[in-house]
Amino acid sequence: MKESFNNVTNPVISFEKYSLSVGFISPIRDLSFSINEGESVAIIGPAGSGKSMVLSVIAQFIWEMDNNLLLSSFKQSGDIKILGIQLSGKKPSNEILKKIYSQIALVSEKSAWLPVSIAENFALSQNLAGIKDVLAFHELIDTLPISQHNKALIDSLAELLPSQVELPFLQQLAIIRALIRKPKIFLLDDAFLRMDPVMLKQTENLVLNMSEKTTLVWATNDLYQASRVTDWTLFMRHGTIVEYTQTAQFFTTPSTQEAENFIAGRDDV
Ligand SMILES: Nc1ncnc2c1ncn2[C@@H]1O[C@H](COP(=O)(O)OP(=O)(O)OP(=O)(O)O)[C@@H](O)[C@H]1O
Repeated sequence: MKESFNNVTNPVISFEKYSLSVGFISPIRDLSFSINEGESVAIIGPAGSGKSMVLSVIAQFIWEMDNNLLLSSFKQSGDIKILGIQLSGKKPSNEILKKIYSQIALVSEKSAWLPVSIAENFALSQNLAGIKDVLAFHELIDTLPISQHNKALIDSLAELLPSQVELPFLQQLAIIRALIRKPKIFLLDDAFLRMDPVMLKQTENLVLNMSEKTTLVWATNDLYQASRVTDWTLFMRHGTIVEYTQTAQFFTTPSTQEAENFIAGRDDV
């Protein structure tokens, strides 16, 4: 969990009766919630409950899914406000999308890389983020709050192509690459795939240590992770919110039977 719990009410993400439908499917239904600046929130729920879709809406990546047949004709209703920008059902201007993309980072279970070396990917990412003093890969890694041993390990991957790096390391690199951009909102969608418990904790700590003011949203079904790193837990089912409570309370005394069943691994969620 983050060191200081943020009591200031300053929502950077708010959904008000927001729904998204694609033909007869409604991945998100009548969703109302808000997340304050600097908070760390888990979104959990059964497969297909809409966790990834919510993150795509927050990041406004839904407009980048144009080539995806299923999402080519989606409809939205209700209101969303992201970092003070009010969004309607229509596609925002390129200028607004650029503004949002520059302040939000999303790492999913399959991170995106260009077919050039890891070091070059990092340099390109800094260029795209408009960072003036682009640092070389080993200089960047040297600034990270991790052990010398880990720095050396990560540094040794610099000249490899992403396709040559094992998945857990690639995911760790994707998370570091996003953190370096200092996003205002950092979305992690099952981003820790196949990491062993040691690497998982190291990478979680890195995220927490480097995101003092960043708002963190973790879509995860790793309930231990959710209880370790978040202040609030939003439990979804069928595209809607079942429960949104403080994480400690959610895992000890959930207020719904559905949440209780989900935590206990009973299939009548
Ligand atoms: N590109 C798409 N076009 C249309 N519908 C989609 C698309 N991607 C997902 N969906 C639908 O949206 C709903 C929510 O899916 P989503 O991937 O957000 O769930 P999830 O909770 O993240 O699941 P998981 O835990 O398996 O990652 C599902 O019914 C899914 O079929």
